Amino acid sequence: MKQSILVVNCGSSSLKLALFNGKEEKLASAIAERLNEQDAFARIDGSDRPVPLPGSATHKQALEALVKAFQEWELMPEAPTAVGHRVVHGGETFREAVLVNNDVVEAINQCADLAPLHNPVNITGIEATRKLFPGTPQTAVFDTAYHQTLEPHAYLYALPEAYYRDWGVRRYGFHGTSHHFMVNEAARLLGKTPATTSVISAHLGNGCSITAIKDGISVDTSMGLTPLEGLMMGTRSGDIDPGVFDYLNSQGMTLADIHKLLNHNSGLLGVSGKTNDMRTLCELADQGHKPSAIAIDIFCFRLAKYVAAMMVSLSQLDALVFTGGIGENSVRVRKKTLNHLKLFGFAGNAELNKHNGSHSDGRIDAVDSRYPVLVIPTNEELVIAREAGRLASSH
Ligand SMILES: Nc1ncnc2c1ncn2[C@@H]1O[C@H](COP(=O)(O)OP(=O)(O)O)[C@@H](O)[C@H]1O
Ligand SMILES: CC(=O)OP(=O)(O)O
Ligand SMILES: [Mg+2]
Repeated sequence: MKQSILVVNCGSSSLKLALFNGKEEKLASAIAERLNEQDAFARIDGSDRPVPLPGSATHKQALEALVKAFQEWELMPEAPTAVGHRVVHGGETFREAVLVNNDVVEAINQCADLAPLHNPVNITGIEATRKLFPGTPQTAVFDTAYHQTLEPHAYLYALPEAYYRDWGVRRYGFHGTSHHFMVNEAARLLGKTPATTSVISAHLGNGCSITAIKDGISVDTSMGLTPLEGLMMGTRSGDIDPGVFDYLNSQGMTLADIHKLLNHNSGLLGVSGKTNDMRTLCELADQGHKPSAIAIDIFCFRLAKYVAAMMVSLSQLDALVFTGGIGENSVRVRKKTLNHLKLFGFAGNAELNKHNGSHSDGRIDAVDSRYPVLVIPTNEELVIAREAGRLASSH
């Protein structure tokens, strides 16, 4: 039977689908956005025609509509041979991808308190796909799994131990699928093996995180208990004085107000007052919009501080790696960030940077840079498809 692997990524308000064949070629992809809102919208990539959705479509309805469209457009004539799901929080339960069964769903549910925006919709995606394709093996791939190698000094917060023991308050880290892919790709580009490669991996998408990887293993990462900690992001504040909770509360804001502020109305969007889209921000800054320029400055300054912080976990550095929509495409962000890191010996090559490293095997460092600097496109969907294919064939 021909292999076809469906990858399902349920985000807090979006749903992304991708279909791969057994040769790791992407056959189709689709996205549904603004789910649970009146203007929910879905389309198959490469087509302008919207896929019809019921009003205020849920994740389940969007999944059903997109699968039906894949079938009607003959992109997926038969049931897939495997399904892979991105699951955001695996707590300490999952150190690697697993085949889904009822116990796994229950364990993912147990982690839902730690990721209330993500895990419940991840389960919805799993349940809906199990109904649509009852005979197909399903795999869960966790954002947190790759970071389970962190040691206590890196994952414990400076809190009384009971908070970790009783309630699981610790650093978990996210985007593990992408960071793991980065060290494998960096090793390949540098002609090394992953097990002897150490990199600092900056995943800069809408969510942003940075990871120190020593000899192929995650040893420190910027996101924490939740995906709010660390770098400045599209709409998330990243690190902030925890005293802000008391202070804003004393000004009349509720916990829910503060949650919304820090998760949805901060970061690039909050500072610029305009958008969370880095491309638009760069255009606005060029037109003289000061708050947009400041948003970019804060983003790069904080990113550089975190690159420096990640160095303390490493004994050698084979490359600093940029990935994610911003990391892969923003010449300005990479340039500004590297400029802050001169004292550490990082130096970019303007010409290579301008082409996103695409003419130079990803390299954008100057000849006198102490460390290589790489731009590597991430491919979380492909990694999820690989894991799903591997586990389904062992099924
Ligand atoms: N050419 C570009 N220049 C600057 N930023 C870009 C460019 N292309 C994409 N981006 C930025 O990448 C970000 C989205 O990253 P992406 O990895 O696609 O997000 P997600 O985390 O949702 O998958 C947005 O801020 C977008 O503006
Ligand atoms: C965990 C996380 O931040 O995910 P995303 O980048 O998809 O928002
Ligand atoms: Mg992405």
